[in-house]
Amino acid sequence: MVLVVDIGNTRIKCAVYEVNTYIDSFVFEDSNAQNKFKNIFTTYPKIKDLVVSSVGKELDFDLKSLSKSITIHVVSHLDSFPFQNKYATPKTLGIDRMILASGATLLYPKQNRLVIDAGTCITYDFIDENDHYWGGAISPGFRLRYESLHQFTAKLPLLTFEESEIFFGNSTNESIHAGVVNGLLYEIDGFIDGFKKQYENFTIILTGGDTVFLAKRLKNTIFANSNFLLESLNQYFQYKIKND
Ligand SMILES: Nc1ncnc2c1ncn2[C@@H]1O[C@H](COP(=O)(O)OP(=O)(O)OP(=O)(O)O)[C@@H](O)[C@H]1O
Ligand SMILES: CC(C)(CO)[C@@H](O)C(=O)NCCC(=O)O
Ligand SMILES: [K+]
Repeated sequence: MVLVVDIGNTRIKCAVYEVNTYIDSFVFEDSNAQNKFKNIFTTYPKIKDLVVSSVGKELDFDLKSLSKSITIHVVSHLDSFPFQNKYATPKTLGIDRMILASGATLLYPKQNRLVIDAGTCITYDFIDENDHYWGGAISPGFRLRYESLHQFTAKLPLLTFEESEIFFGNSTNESIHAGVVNGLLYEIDGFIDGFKKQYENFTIILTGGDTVFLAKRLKNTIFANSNFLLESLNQYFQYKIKND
């Protein structure tokens, strides 16, 4: 049994797998991570391996201290991956993006693929049909957009995400929602349209905390899977076992 762990910039997400079978998942904040991990190991004493992808802060405790019987695998740039990395600065590429690209390569083999991860940041990752990874784009996610409008102006209130259908804002609040929500929808559809012009057929995978809402509102057809990063970590781990 394996516990895969995604330490993001906002939250920690984990899932338990028995080979290819999904068993359970958990989402929590950094601040109570230690207790959460302890509870997971108590509930699932059969967990033997922990696979960690981290772009977040360092945890303030040692994962090894939680259990002696667990092997910890922290994914790093030095590991081997199922794609060929064509990023000009491979050492600065986010481990989460490398895991997403691995998942896309292993689960949707030999096709042009675009992975969109809508979390704290929105990341776009393109892997071509020869399994070459090229990069893509990084932009602010919903929460960052709302927070920056508030933080860097004197007059704009801090709003939080709403499933707004407003096209044209007729008040301050409506204008902010219209700008943030439509802005992000146009951005994503715009990127997808741009890729479609260059590549005849390709697969689009959408994941991250805002998947469900975005999947409803995008005009393009996509595979929506909120847990794609966790599934990719599990796939990556199996790939690593086979290839080590
Ligand atoms: N309970 C929740 N807490 C925080 N964000 C949530 C929650 N439910 C949905 N979201 C949405 O998910 C987004 C965060 O996504 P996600 O959890 O994938 O990001 P993350 O933890 O920062 O990870 P990453 O750094 O990998 O993007 C937020 O923009 C928010 O709109
Ligand atoms: C872009 C984020 C923050 C998304 O989680 C992460 O992948 C990251 O810190 N990346 C480093 C920069 C890069 O990927 O080029
Ligand atoms: K993300």
